[in-house]
Amino acid sequence: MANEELPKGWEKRLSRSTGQHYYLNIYTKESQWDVPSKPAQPCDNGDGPEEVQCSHILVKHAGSRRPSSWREENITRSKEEALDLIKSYREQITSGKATFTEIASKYSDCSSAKRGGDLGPFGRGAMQKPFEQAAFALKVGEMSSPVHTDSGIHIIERTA
Ligand SMILES: O=C(N[C@H](Cc1nc2ccccc2[nH]1)C(=O)O)c1cc2ccccc2s1
Repeated sequence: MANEELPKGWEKRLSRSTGQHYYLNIYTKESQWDVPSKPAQPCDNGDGPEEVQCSHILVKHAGSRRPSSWREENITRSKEEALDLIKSYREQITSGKATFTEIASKYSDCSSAKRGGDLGPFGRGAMQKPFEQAAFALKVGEMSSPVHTDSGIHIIERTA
């Protein structure tokens, strides 16, 4: 079976030691003797996903790295007030009073508010560590508890 006939993500290789053909998953670099019957999954090796996609709601406070946003030029609320706010937003979402996108669009202090809070897909190393850890621990569709970073306090929803 030539390479072009193989399911996506596999390559046919020749074993020098046995002279037999084997099949290499080009994503995980795992090999097998049997002819693959379905496309290779670019899946991780059990260490979780390579990338996630998330939306978030950010409430900044006076101690934020950049205490300014599209909503408020000079953010003076305390960290405690920011936490109360983010908890109230989370409650509005869990009770069905508002959607995540509505709250992010109206209240998030991140410029991603213009995209309903969507940050797009990202891998490890792209975001501040507390945010990354929380995001990669979520299942698709799950929403985090409040997450503190140097930017402020976030609620994260994993969308993919
Ligand atoms: O760092 C950003 N915005 C900062 C606030 C902020 N700090 C964050 C820390 C972790 C994840 C998202 C975060 N957003 C700002 O506006 O002061 C980003 C905005 C956007 C917009 C679209 C896609 C990615 C990003 S990351």
